Amino acid sequence: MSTTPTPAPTPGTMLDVDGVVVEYAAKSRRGQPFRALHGVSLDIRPGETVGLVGESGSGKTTLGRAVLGLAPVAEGEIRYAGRVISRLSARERRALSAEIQVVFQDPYTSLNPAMTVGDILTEPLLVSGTSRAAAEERVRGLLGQVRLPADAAHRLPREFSGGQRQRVAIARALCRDPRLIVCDEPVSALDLSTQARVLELFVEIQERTGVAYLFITHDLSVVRCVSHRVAVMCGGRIVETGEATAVTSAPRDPYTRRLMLAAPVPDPARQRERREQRRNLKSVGAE
Ligand SMILES: Nc1ncnc2c1ncn2[C@@H]1O[C@H](COP(=O)(O)OP(=O)(O)OP(=O)(O)O)[C@@H](O)[C@H]1O
Repeated sequence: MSTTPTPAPTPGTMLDVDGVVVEYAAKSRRGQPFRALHGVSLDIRPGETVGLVGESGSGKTTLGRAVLGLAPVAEGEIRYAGRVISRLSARERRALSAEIQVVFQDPYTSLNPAMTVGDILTEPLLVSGTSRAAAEERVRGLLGQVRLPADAAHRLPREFSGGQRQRVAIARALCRDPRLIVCDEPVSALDLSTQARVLELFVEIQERTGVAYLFITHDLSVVRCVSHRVAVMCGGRIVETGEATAVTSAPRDPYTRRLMLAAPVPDPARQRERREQRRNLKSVGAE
């Protein structure tokens, strides 16, 4: 994939995750709560893409959910534009939803199957007080931005491919001009060529609007092509952060190195090289 992230983001922190602990309630009454995040810290600047990578179960989605106010923050805090947002009431959270949005992994379940694309996109605008005429005008603009035809507004989600549905989900996230979008594995349900086109769309949108992304993925080739910086998670902790090219080409942490070496590579010569590197890592005790 050849997509490259936009030029340097604006300096200054927009989102500040500071020592965040998330615990999920125990399933049984006598069981201990499960600590999914152990004091995680991370910042995102305006217009920046921070890629969040790590193995399954490392806590990536939990961190995204904490930013969205969907996972309980037991310790630490999350600040957005200088304001603590980790302990907001439901009403305050709704008010913030214009600025912080989400695109989920599965475009087959994240869109209401009974609503037309036009209704899916106008609903958040009407709820926030936009007039119907202005909302419909905005929807025409959004469909153009995500490269869907204007008549898409009259159709149901089931009439679209996975990639097109993900474009609808992106348009919905953009409705109210957010400053930050949490993208939770937004291309993993798509085939490779569709992935590349949807990733290009994310980058184009960022160039045009200056939106920032927290881009959650287990796929290192994806993270390399869209991120300015990368944070690597392991066991509920961030074990390495840095510029995307530095982390992906010369990782410092042994876990990040293992993650890079475990990533699939199509070229047989590179596969042999990787096997050799893995053997070397084992022999120096990093595995
Ligand atoms: N609602 C929940 N209740 C209890 N435990 C949970 C809950 N959600 C997640 N967990 C646990 O928290 C840990 C982190 O899960 P999380 O989904 O954040 O990881 P992840 O890195 O996003 O994984 P994946 O890449 O598979 O989505 C896992 O051990 C998971 O089982």
